[in-house]
Amino acid sequence: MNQKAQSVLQAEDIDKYFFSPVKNQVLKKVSFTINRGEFVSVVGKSGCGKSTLLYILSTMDTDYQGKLHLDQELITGKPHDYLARIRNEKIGFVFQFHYLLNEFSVLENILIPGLKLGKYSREELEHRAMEKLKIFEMEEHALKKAYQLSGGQKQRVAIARALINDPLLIMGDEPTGNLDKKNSDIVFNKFKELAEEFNQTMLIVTHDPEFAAGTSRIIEMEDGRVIKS
Ligand SMILES: Nc1ncnc2c1ncn2[C@@H]1O[C@H](COP(=O)(O)OP(=O)(O)OP(=O)(O)O)[C@@H](O)[C@H]1O
Repeated sequence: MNQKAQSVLQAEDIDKYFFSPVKNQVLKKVSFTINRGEFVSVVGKSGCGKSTLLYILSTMDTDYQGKLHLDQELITGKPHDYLARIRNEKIGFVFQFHYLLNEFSVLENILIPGLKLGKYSREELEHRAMEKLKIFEMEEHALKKAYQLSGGQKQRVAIARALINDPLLIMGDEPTGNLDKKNSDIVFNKFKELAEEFNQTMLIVTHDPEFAAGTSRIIEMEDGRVIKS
């Protein structure tokens, strides 16, 4: 397979401006390609543009200049409903806060993105959800309500939820940012396992140098630019 055939995400000369309170260019000609199976971290000082970039790469912010390809398809300029559909289908998200629905069971939480996409039956989704929970050693907690879990367990469930539709790409914004060292290590090791055993492509913004050092590639940003990738 050649380089192009493996490309999952390609950013080409991405510029982003904010106009309030004053005109401010926060991304400057950001370009890189993420290939299938890469476990990539994005690092840089607070305010350098990491979250802004992730928001664009995840197709949620369409107000930018440059070009974005997802799964080798040019997605820049596509309508919002189309982007919402391919986002559900191709991208799994893990955030700093787990955003689980506390009154719902672990299993129900994981099913939600699958039911939303509508590609699999409920029965098939339940089977898949249990498989994902197994990866995270959480299967015996499937029927607990989310509020009954510890912080680290919740984050493991949030990653399992991101996997329910077998996404092409997992994107994370500080997925260990709210965890203590012990739970950060557990969550990091799960990401590592996804990379090594399942060849899962991942792009994770992190402030944690130890997390970044364990990824297969580091993209370093400074003042809106990629200075190392
Ligand atoms: N909605 C907005 N309007 C105006 N400026 C914004 C907006 N969102 C972010 N910015 C500015 O864009 C720059 C980049 O912010 P961004 O949140 O992407 O940085 P970051 O690297 O993710 O920071 P952190 O590590 O602290 O999360 C900052 O100067 C920020 O103040």
